[in-house]
Amino acid sequence: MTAHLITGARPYGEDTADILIIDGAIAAIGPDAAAQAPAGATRHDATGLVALPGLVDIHTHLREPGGEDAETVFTGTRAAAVGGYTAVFAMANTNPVQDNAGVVEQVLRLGREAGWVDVHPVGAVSAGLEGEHLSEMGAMAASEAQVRVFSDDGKCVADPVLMRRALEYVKAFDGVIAQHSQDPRLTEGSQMHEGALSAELGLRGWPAVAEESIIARDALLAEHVGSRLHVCHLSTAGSVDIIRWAKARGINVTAEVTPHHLLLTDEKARTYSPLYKVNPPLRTAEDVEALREALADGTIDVVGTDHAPHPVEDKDCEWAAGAFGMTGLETALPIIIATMVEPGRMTWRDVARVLSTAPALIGRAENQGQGLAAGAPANLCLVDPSVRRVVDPAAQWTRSANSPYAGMELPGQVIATFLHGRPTVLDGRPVEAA
Ligand SMILES: NC(=O)N[C@@H](CC(=O)O)C(=O)O
Ligand SMILES: [Zn+2]
Ligand SMILES: [Zn+2]
Repeated sequence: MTAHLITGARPYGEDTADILIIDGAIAAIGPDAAAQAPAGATRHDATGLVALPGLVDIHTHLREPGGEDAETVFTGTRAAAVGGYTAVFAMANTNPVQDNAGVVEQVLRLGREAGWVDVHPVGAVSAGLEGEHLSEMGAMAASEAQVRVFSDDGKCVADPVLMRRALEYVKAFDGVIAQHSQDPRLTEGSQMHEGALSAELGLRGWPAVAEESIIARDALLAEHVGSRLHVCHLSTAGSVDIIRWAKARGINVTAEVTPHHLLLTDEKARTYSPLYKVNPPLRTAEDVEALREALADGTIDVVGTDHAPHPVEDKDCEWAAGAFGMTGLETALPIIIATMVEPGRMTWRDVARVLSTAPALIGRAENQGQGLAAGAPANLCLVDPSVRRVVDPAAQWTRSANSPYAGMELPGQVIATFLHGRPTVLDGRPVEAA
């Protein structure tokens, strides 16, 4: 038997309680938990720390196989654990693509060997992400990886017939299509948000309508076939309006926002540094405000990091030549604290909902996102909300350095993470397996 007793923590930021973990499950939580602890229990003093259920990222790029210069399953999931995560959904745009049972089982196995978080491989919608024919969805769903989330992320499933077929197909196994909503014709050569600033900077624009038109189309397709749609990385006020309309109409749609779209604006493009180049692009202050409001009122269901590591040479160049994407696993919770908790727009319970419960439910990760209660799997993290730290990409655990927050002071530090009862992070540092 393995037992851990966490003392003096504040579950969901509320009243102080002790948490007793025995063999991978929460055995007791509350004022009486300590009294039930077996003699050999390892003790952790969590006075002043907020306890949250283990975070679940519905949108991570781990890059392996094929992109190991940027990240591996090991380094990416270690960064996730340091960020407070106990599960990640690993996007399919690897090389080879995660479009068949063999590749998703390989990623699953690498995740288990690494042991930092539960890895749920996402399956591609189309073979080779080419947007022409459906991937081996059924085989991936039936494989050991039990794939439930399918996405061509990085690319949009632009063909409405293919999108319709995909939505129909996943109904058989309760799957969901996670769409990267970007009309390819409206965004050919696009570099940044289309607006006054793109004209001033001479960078080709990525118009809001290229995102909004696809979201509207897909919501109607999901309604038509009675299937489940998840919209990745919402970035505009107009997208929020469409999601609000679709939900009011009873369409089975969920929406995601990234930490960077909640914090940064297109003004960062003035630097011409590709560190701020991302897909979809950083938008205006009005869009940021609409996204924060929608996350607070539940129109947006989840925060997904869209952690997108890139090797140095793909970012150390001029804007137009730079890759789209930014790292995010180790800064997601601090940004949610800064943008939503500290201004009083969300409680810690809301944080647990958007970063743990809701993403686990969307991805059908059955032993995650169950919250802090006796009997639940012991997936949790302990956060010190009083710490403020300056982001140093060189000190992060991801293999890549393309963080847009370098030098920025952010609140909150994850002190410890427990995965199925085993500490993966203690004193803010990953616990290497013996
Ligand atoms: N977000 C990005 O800018 N890049 C992602 C792809 C994606 O999420 O669309 C990547 O894989 O690098
Ligand atoms: Zn995307
Ligand atoms: Zn992505």
